[in-house]
Amino acid sequence: MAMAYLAWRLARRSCPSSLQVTSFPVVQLHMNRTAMRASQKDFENSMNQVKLLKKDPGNEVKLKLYALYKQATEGPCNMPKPGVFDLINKAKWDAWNALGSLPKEAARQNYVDLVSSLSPSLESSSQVEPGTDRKSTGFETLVVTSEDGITKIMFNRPKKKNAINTEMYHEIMRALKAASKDDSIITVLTGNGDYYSSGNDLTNFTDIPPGGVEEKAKNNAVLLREFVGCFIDFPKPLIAVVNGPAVGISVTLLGLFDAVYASDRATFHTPFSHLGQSPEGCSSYTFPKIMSPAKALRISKEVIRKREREKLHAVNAEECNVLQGRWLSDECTNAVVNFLSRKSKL
Ligand SMILES: CCCCC/C=C/CC(=O)SCCNC(=O)CCNC(=O)[C@H](O)C(C)(C)COP(=O)(O)OP(=O)(O)OC[C@H]1O[C@@H](n2cnc3c(N)ncnc32)[C@H](O)[C@@H]1OP(=O)(O)O
Repeated sequence: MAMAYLAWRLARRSCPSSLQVTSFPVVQLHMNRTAMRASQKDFENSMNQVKLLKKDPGNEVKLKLYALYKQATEGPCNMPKPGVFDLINKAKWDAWNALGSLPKEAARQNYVDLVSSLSPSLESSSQVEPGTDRKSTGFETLVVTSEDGITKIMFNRPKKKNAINTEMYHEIMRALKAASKDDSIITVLTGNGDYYSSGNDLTNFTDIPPGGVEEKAKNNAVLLREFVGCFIDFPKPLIAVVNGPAVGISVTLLGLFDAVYASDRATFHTPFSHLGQSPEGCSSYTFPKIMSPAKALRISKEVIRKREREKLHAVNAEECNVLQGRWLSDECTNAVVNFLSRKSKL
């Protein structure tokens, strides 16, 4: 959440065009936590995490943790130096004293970084169980939390690279609708695990209803149109924190966001032709147009979006019509079958 908050603060200050690295306003965000300030809450969470460590991290690390904790809470070493035979206290004193005049905030950050490096699984589990965050339940494919005026919608199918299946399309729409009415100021979308999202779950094409593939294509087009419509109409500033690779619809949608922050692990891939498909998510309109400035307070967003809304809905409808045909094409069918039978990847 600290990352999302930083993203929002950066977006509010300014969004220099020199930082925009693709056609939509992406800001390269290095996720190395040393670049950020750990809050008191992050620090407290890390202290709790230390207690949960399953493996003894060893004396060297324990001394480092001790020293950083003392520095973060009391400042530079203020204890008299223990005698040489008081081995344990002498080792502790040495470790603390070695931090010199390191500021408390830096010590706090280093403590948090050290704890998260001890067990990567702690980091991800703390994302999914954010402690005191207000957490919405009732989602199978998302983790939705609200804290400090920010609602965070996190894609949560990490084993499937956060591919968006039918259930997830519906849950994202539901989460967006709730976020538009809750007391948060901004909404952040991000992914759990190594991927932001691998895009449409290609198994969405396999569950054929009694009406056959035509009915399936039509149903998908209706769902897609409604889904993209929710992004067009979303009233509050919408921020993407792209934590890893993004594919297909998870990329094309970004043109409807107000700011996109990319970690150094993020990549963007739109395999339209590889899959025998055509653009969606209004990208045929937003990508060439290049998004206007990323600063988007709610009121100015309304003014900007008012002029665009009708056009965007028309683009969305047209894209869905064309796609409905593409999904029945040999190219698309073969691409999906190839992926599902593991003959091809991106
Ligand atoms: C309502 C319908 C609307 C449709 C709107 C249209 C949208 C357009 C698009 O979004 S097009 C983009 C579609 N996505 C892709 O083509 C990506 C396909 N996936 C891959 O190429 C690879 O999985 C990868 C490059 C993303 C990751 O490769 P890696 O080798 O690192 O990992 P695995 O392939 O082993 O993946 C792990 C498991 O996740 C499953 N998976 C990943 N992505 C998808 C996906 N998009 N659809 C379905 N399943 C996906 C993968 O099958 C593995 O599952 P398994 O462990 O059970 O084998």
